[in-house]
Amino acid sequence: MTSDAEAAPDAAEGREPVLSVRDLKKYYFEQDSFLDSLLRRETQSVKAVDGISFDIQKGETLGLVGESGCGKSTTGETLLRLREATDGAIEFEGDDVLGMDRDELKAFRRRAQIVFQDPFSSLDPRMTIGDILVEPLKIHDLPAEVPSEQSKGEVRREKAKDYLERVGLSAGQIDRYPHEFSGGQRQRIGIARALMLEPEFIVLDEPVSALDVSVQAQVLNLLDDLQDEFGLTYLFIAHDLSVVRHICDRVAVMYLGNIVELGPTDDLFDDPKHPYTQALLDSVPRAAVEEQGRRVEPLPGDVPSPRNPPSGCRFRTRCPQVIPPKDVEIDQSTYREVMDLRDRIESNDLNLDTVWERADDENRSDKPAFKREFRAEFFAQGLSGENEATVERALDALAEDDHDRAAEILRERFASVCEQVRPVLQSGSHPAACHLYEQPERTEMAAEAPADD
Ligand SMILES: Nc1ncnc2c1ncn2[C@@H]1O[C@H](COP(=O)(O)OP(=O)(O)OP(=O)(O)O)[C@@H](O)[C@H]1O
Repeated sequence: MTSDAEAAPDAAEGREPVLSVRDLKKYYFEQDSFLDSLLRRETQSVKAVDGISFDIQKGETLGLVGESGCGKSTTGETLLRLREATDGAIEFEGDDVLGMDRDELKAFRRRAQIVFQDPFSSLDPRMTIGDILVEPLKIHDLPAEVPSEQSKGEVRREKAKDYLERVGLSAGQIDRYPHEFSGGQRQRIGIARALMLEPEFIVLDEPVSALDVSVQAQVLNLLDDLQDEFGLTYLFIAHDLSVVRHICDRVAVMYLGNIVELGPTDDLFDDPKHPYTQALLDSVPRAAVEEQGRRVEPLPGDVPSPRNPPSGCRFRTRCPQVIPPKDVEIDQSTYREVMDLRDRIESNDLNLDTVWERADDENRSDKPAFKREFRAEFFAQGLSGENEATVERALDALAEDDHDRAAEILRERFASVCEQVRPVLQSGSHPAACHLYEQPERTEMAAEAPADD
């Protein structure tokens, strides 16, 4: 199966990557039930992350954005080995993260931390803020040495007070409990906890999504300041593009387990290449007066299931720019209707009973009536010539209840490169994994193979 580029897209020049990710996969395998084995059903996996590659440079903030369920949190957690990867490679400052043993992993966890989205559930309500901040130091038995006049406990508590102040709270709040703080303050505590081990790299998993808009900006500014102060590198996960614009140097856009576009933040906002990025940007409210009346077009359809993702480009089932074969002239909305029909035939999601009912023909012999009703249901005006003749033949097959032949007839004429070949991210500073842009030759050769789990 093809996957995102083996060589990751170029990051900022002249800087060493802190983190390198190559062809990373994380599949969740669901428990086989007794019924599954009785019926000899194959175990189905959820392909939450399915072959992603990128680098993060020292001191950089890389944004990772996409709709809910596209695999952002799984990526962040797999990078830190809070979840075990299914395949791929992760290097942190040259060390092989996936090959680390227990001790190496413990040392790695000092250097790479995570801040979670929900400041309400990520802090233990029974612990004081001081205990919460000191806990990571206890786990790692830090500091290794203390001045003779002080105990380890005192040194840890001093550090906790110091870090409370660094995140904009006061040292005097150290003996309070989480419920005594607002959402924004709790997130500051979560950030202080992540900083206590003096990490180099932090995964920020939707760190401001649960906060009021007015508080979001303050926490984002804090994260920016702390990055400068401590020389931190961030992976900033968000579903909201407007949040990443101001904090990220580069942005990776994720859809259904793949990275579909990656580029410097301004380039990506000013010149989005992938139709999915364009659609995401269209759904962001704009401040500019001339844009306020703009019609926001929501993306059609739901995100397909990661258990059975579409072949080829995963966005093709919702894409407004699917590419027809070279010799087929068809407008995009009609092409979408034809493709949707075939998808429904192939996924056994077509109930012909209702069409025959509408045709008012219990004997199922009045084909012209069936086809008339079918067209009224599925197609606006727009078919002509050979396209029309092909659909007519496919409907004839459907009227005979021959779904396979109907799908085959449609596939022969209308199959798109978007469903046959999975596009990959090329190298370069702003690549998009989309057939609208040049794809490497080897990709064209590597037609989508059946799922290999
Ligand atoms: N433990 C799990 N077992 C099975 N499937 C899971 C598990 N955790 C996540 N998934 C599935 O993996 C896919 C990716 O989930 P993930 O939480 O990484 O996405 P996300 O982009 O972070 O979404 P959100 O913004 O909603 O958190 C989803 O389809 C989700 O249902």
